Amino acid sequence: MADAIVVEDLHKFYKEKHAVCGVSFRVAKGEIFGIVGPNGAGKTTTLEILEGLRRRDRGSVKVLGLDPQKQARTLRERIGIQFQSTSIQERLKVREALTLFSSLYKKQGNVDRAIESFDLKKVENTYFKDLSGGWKQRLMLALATIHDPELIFLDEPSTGLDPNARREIWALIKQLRDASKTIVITTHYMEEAEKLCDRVAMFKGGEVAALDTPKRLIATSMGMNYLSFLSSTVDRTKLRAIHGVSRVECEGETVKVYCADLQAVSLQVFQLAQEQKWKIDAFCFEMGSLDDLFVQLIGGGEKA
Ligand SMILES: Nc1ncnc2c1ncn2[C@@H]1O[C@H](COP(=O)(O)OP(=O)(O)OP(=O)(O)O)[C@@H](O)[C@H]1O
Repeated sequence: MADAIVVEDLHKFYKEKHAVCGVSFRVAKGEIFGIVGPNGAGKTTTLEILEGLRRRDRGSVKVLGLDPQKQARTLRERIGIQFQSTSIQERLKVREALTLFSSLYKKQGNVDRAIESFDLKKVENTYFKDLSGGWKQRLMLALATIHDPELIFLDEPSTGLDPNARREIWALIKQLRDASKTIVITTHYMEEAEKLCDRVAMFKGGEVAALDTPKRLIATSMGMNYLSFLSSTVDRTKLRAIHGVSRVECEGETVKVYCADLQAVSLQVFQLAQEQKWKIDAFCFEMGSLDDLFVQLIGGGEKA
């Protein structure tokens, strides 16, 4: 599949501050690509450079085959940017906001289609200020996509929403992906990245610390997966000595053996149990979550 975005060795300085330090990644057409990371990791700066809103200092960036720095106007017609809800006038009605935004593009948007796709009919004559958080975010998505863009940038689309409204927004984002749109999304919610994104880049201190599908990130990260079983007879020191085991936790009868290679380590645990005559029950494999990986990778937060 062709790439919608190609970023190579991107750098950005704010005076002395090296905010983006040699970032490279590609986003395939039609995927939902997540960017996560702690505050100050360089996510917004990178996004703004891709959107043509900020100049880069070094590196190359192609978005839909265009250079956002030199071809920002052409690019603007083909990308959708979700702005913060604070940028909408309070006394604008939903339909009015859609009509206003659709007039900003050469290719005029279809307001009726947007109202239908985002299920906004029952609030079309409601003032923006009277909408709940979920409806506001729904409208912000509709506004970002009113001109039927190929690529959509969403900055924390579900922040502050309750779990139900968040799931509704996820469904709408998936609907956009199913309509062959490419979506780049920043989020602080690991569950969102895990459930929604095809691939995730974890930013740390202006660099990409990890990039892969959520499943592979979890599966290949060292020491996050574990074997769990019940036993009152195991010797923790002997378990810890098994090659490939990074940590052993015992709480009551529950034993957790952390390791990267679940298959190899479980074989050794069974052999040891046989030799030592340990009784073990309820044996199972447990995978870590993206949340665990985030804490493990990001740990220290912003680079000084
Ligand atoms: N206009 C600016 N002038 C000076 N420094 C800036 C500017 N914008 C961002 N920075 C600094 O650059 C670094 C990266 O900021 P950026 O906003 O890109 O991070 P972020 O990952 O988006 O953070 P957050 O999750 O808080 O939005 C931070 O140290 C920030 O303080």
